Amino acid sequence: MTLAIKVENLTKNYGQNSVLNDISFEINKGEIFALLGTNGAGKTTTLECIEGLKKYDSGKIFVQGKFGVQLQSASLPSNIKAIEAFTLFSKWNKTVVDISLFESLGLNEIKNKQYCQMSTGQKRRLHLALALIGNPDIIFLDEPTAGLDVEGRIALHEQIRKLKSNGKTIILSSHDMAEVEDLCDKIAILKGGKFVFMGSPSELILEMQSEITLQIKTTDPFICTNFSHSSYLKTEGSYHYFVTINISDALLEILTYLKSISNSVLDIRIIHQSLEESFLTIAKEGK
Ligand SMILES: Nc1ncnc2c1ncn2[C@@H]1O[C@H](COP(=O)(O)OP(=O)(O)OP(=O)(O)O)[C@@H](O)[C@H]1O
Repeated sequence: MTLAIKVENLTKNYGQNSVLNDISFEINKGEIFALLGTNGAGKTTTLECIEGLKKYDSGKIFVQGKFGVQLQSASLPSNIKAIEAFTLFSKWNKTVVDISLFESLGLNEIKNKQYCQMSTGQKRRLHLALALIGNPDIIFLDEPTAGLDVEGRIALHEQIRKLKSNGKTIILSSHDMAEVEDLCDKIAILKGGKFVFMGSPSELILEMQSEITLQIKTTDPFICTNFSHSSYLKTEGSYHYFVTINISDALLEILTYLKSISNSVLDIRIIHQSLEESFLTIAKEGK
């Protein structure tokens, strides 16, 4: 594994407000890494320290390769045309205007459209094109698909996957857990200036598997109570819900009871926490 980014003991305070408190992490080349956290957790600050846009109080940051940064919306003049922005940024980057990159993101059809007339999806595609000028090794994306419709989201995800398959390293911040689950190899969750989780999306789900919901459908209604291995949650129609930390013991106990009262089971579902629920549990409440 080749390292693309290494952050060691990064600390950043805004006056008395300690935003990043001695955080360390590594991102490998070719990885899609998501930085998560609730509003104000310090995601942008972390990214801006790595990008060299913000000074930090202590720590070390190592970046291997050239990087491109996706701009925030409203960061371009409202009357600039797509092709003008692309040409201007290419000149700033001292690189030739790569029209094939412009075309590959479907921007040719809007090349003469002014920025203020573009849809959110068109703006995002333009921002991605600007970030990719000069063929960077590491790409920073800030909520890349926020505000996009399903089609726009799928198209942009495809572009991001293509970048990964070309060996690019991608760091993104997102509030969309479906997107994170779909795209990312590794996620880090910031809370109170520290990481409260670092690992793959499936490791997060696994880590938060302490509580599992059992959904049991029966032929006849029955009076639900707490069992010794599960707690009764609710009943909706013929579905009864129990919460447990031990699936096998809880199921054995409930099924034995149902058999004893001659109530038949029609369906059983084991419901794990989604990534979104796991994220909320860890980012808001802590483990
Ligand atoms: N220039 C600044 N001066 C003082 N405080 C700041 C400054 N920039 C950010 N902060 C504070 O630092 C904290 C972290 O902000 P940051 O923008 O990094 O969070 P974030 O995780 O990116 O949030 P969001 O999801 O809302 O974009 C917040 O409490 C914010 O108010």
